[in-house]
Amino acid sequence: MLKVKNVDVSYGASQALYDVSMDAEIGKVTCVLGRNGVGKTTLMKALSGHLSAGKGQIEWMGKDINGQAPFDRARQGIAYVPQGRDIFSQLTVEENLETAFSALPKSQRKIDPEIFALFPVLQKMLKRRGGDLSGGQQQQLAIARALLLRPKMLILDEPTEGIQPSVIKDIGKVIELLRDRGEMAIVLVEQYLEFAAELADEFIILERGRVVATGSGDELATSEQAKELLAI
Ligand SMILES: Nc1ncnc2c1ncn2[C@@H]1O[C@H](COP(=O)(O)OP(=O)(O)OP(=O)(O)O)[C@@H](O)[C@H]1O
Repeated sequence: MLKVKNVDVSYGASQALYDVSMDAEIGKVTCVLGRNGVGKTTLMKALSGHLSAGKGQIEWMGKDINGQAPFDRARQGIAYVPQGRDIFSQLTVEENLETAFSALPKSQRKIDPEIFALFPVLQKMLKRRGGDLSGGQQQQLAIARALLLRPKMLILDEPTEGIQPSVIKDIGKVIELLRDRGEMAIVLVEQYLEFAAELADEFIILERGRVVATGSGDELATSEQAKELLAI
């Protein structure tokens, strides 16, 4: 279980997060919502270890992990799919998947066929270069690579950004399936209220670096405050 407590994060002298708290539980989707530039990605980087919190605690499975490097957090089951996907365009799909192996013990360094059950398109495109895939396929590849780490927490930063509706639906189905298995916590950053409301068990909304609303997924769909804060 993730417990973020009263976290501040700054870029040099410029503070991006103020006193942010949130939880994420195994078997649940926790959505982080907010408009452009409110601090969603900054918060995800603080969870993944790409940024450190200047104040507050980030507890994972009862241990404060603030200050630990991304690689160490990956070994503790935290997988991060950054916004913009970050796949290697010159490597094939297969090679991209294999880049996850460096964080795995030798015995686990194989591509679980289950990955292709979740993302059949990747099996068809194994020998294609990452850069030749569509945006939606690249997003699926990035999620598949994260899943090879057998995460206990999967952090997805705006997986629907710039992606066609049919692939958004596919990604939504995979998120639901992963949640229902009850083996990982999913933290989902979103700007689209509809997509988030369908998937969220819990949500937080950020505004100018602060948490300004929290609640359950059911509340999100009908929340006037959420509509207002997301300017819908
Ligand atoms: N590397 C950086 N250096 C300095 N300031 C930054 C840096 N990255 C982000 N910021 C600032 O921190 C604030 C939060 O940005 P962040 O990217 O976390 O927002 P976001 O909610 O993820 O936005 P988006 O939806 O556009 O990705 C913004 O004011 C942004 O300008």
